[in-house]
Amino acid sequence: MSEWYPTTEPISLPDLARSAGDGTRVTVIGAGNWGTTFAKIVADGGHPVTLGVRRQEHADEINESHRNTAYLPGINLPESISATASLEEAVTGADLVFLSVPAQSARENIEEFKPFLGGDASIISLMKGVERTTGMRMSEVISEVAEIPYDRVAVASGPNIALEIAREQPTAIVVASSSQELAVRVARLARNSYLRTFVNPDVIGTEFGGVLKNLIALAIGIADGVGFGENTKASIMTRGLAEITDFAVAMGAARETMMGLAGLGDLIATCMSPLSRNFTAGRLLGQGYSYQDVTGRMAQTAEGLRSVESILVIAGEHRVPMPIVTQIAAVLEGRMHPAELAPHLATDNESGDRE
Ligand SMILES: NC(=O)c1ccc[n+]([C@@H]2O[C@H](COP(=O)([O-])OP(=O)(O)OC[C@H]3O[C@@H](n4cnc5c(N)ncnc54)[C@H](O)[C@@H]3O)[C@@H](O)[C@H]2O)c1
Ligand SMILES: O=P(O)(O)OC[C@H](O)CO
Repeated sequence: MSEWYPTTEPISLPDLARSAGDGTRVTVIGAGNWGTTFAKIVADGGHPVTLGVRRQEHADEINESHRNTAYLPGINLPESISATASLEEAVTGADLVFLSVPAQSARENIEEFKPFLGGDASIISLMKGVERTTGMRMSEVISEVAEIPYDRVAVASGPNIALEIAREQPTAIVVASSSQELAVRVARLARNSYLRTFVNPDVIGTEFGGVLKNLIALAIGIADGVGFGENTKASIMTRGLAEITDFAVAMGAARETMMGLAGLGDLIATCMSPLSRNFTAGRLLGQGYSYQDVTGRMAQTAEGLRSVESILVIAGEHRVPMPIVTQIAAVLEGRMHPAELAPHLATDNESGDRE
């Protein structure tokens, strides 16, 4: 690492050939799609991982069969992942605690494990939502609830469809923190033969990139469910990128971050993958299911559904126009027919048709 605070793409870490084999104790809380996959990433990089799960039978399956069939069917997990249903056991003595639960339950989860958190431990958010009641980013929730300084918090984001990574298909991820030391430390752990890790000091952009692309993926899913083709989807993605970039920049993000892996990269992956839960939720809406039907049918977390309202409130406070997200809200609330969404997207600019 020769540089920090890049002005364009996040810096890659080609020089991180050496292992972080320094005895760092790693815990991942949340054994859903992403938490389990992330534990596999770290374990495949050569570091034992403790995985905090909610149910004992789930821990038993991971420890005995090295499988998590509910979330990662067909995937064999490394034996160096050990699961526990005890938060005390998972968090006591951990140096790095990765948190991968639904954003709306982050606060209660942190409150539960806070008593066991060591004085020097850092927490890394793997989540891509904002807290609905406060509009706070997950890094802010972590710092506030765990009562740790912001430089002991990091976030990781990027084009990271869990099942693809669990199948060891190559991809990249961005780690951001206000502490360069922490970002690099995390990057050294979260890397292996199929995951290339980049670092970026722009926590706001890295975090909002992950939150906001979910909303555009909902819109793409709606368009797909309605039966619109690739021109429509390309228009939504392109205008969507402009819209979420304006929002993120107004919130203090670097524009370059939104053009990198945590912005454009994740937008493409989520909008194009049938494995995306946000895309899937949008498609169900486009097919005519109501918000209640969709949330009832989704067995896994589609963060975008719970972020729309908060993002629009924040956008209103900062006077950032968000025509696509506004229309998604209208569809979610049953005020707009899904088929009406795309034509509105093409003519959303109040100052005329200028792009
Ligand atoms: N799945 C992906 O491809 C992916 C990739 C990158 C980031 N993420 C983000 O990671 C976070 C977790 O997503 P996921 O895909 O692992 O979700 P998931 O629905 O697959 O799993 C959620 C996990 O959280 C646990 N959990 C703990 N407390 C909970 C509570 N109070 N209510 C409900 N579940 C609770 C569940 O038991 C489950 O193990 C989300 O913010 C998501 O946006 C997901
Ligand atoms: O399945 P989704 O829609 O939550 O997306 C998963 C990841 O965020 C893609 O990077």
